[in-house]
Amino acid sequence: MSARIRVDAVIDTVRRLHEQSPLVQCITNYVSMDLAANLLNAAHASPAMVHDEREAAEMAGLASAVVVNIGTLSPHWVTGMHEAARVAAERGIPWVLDPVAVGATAYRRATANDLLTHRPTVIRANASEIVALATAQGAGRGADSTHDSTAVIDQAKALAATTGSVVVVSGVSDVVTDGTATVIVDGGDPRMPLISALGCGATALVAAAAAVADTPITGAVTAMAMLADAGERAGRSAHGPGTLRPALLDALWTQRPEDLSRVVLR
Ligand SMILES: Nc1ncnc2c1ncn2[C@@H]1O[C@H](COP(=O)(O)OP(=O)(O)OP(=O)(O)O)[C@@H](O)[C@H]1O
Ligand SMILES: Cc1ncsc1CCO
Ligand SMILES: [Mg+2]
Repeated sequence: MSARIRVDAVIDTVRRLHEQSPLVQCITNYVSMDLAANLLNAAHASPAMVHDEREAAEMAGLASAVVVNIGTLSPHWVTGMHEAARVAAERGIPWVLDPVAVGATAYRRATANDLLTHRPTVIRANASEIVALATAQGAGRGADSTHDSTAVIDQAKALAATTGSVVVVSGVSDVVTDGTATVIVDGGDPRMPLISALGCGATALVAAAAAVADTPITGAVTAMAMLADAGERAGRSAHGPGTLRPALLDALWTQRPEDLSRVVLR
């Protein structure tokens, strides 16, 4: 795919997102719930933060995409995660795994590995999390953890190859790969990582875009490009992470599909 075609596909995916307003079920952590729901609304999608084991599967039967984020884990939530991921996989709708701090504890490692059996459509994480997950999957080269997304492209590609998922590594530049094709999305604002759970919000946007895109990789690139463009525009008026957060929501809401032609894809 040439960069030109990719940009056209991205613009088309944003247009579909605005027209179709996909319902995105989010099983996501307490920190992220408010921001993820509002980012989805600002992107013209529709959020449903439904995680309980008694209703997670039923909700996944209604949704257009599912997010499973392990940020604030507990056993009942994990049951709901498995139920929702199973139903999403059965229905052939995209589901996106966010393995928050997967390298930190044994419980997180075990939960993330168990969830991989449902074959996530996309895995969205930061560089350290991708290295931890790739190593646990036997796809990494060791424990040489780094926080630079572009330095872990090999691990991201290997993880995509072993899981069959599209892998998104967020950072200064976002890396998106299906193991064969790799796209790098530049842009954003250096204060974005200071907004807690913005990465979790990015995961929710990836799910929304994947629900309407022709392919999961196009959906993932589109969501990261939307955030890169909105973050850059929001950054012009922001004084710090506090004012960047609402400015980012406004920038997403006012974003037109053709604005995505400004985003640099490599
Ligand atoms: N230095 C930077 N410059 C520009 N954009 C950035 C920078 N760092 C992160 N971003 C953007 O911020 C968003 C969140 O990515 P980040 O890597 O911080 O996620 P994360 O570590 O999973 O966050 P969290 O766990 O708090 O949800 C992404 O859209 C990413 O492109
Ligand atoms: C800070 C934090 N702790 C658990 S989840 C979360 C949100 C960022 O991933
Ligand atoms: Mg994260």
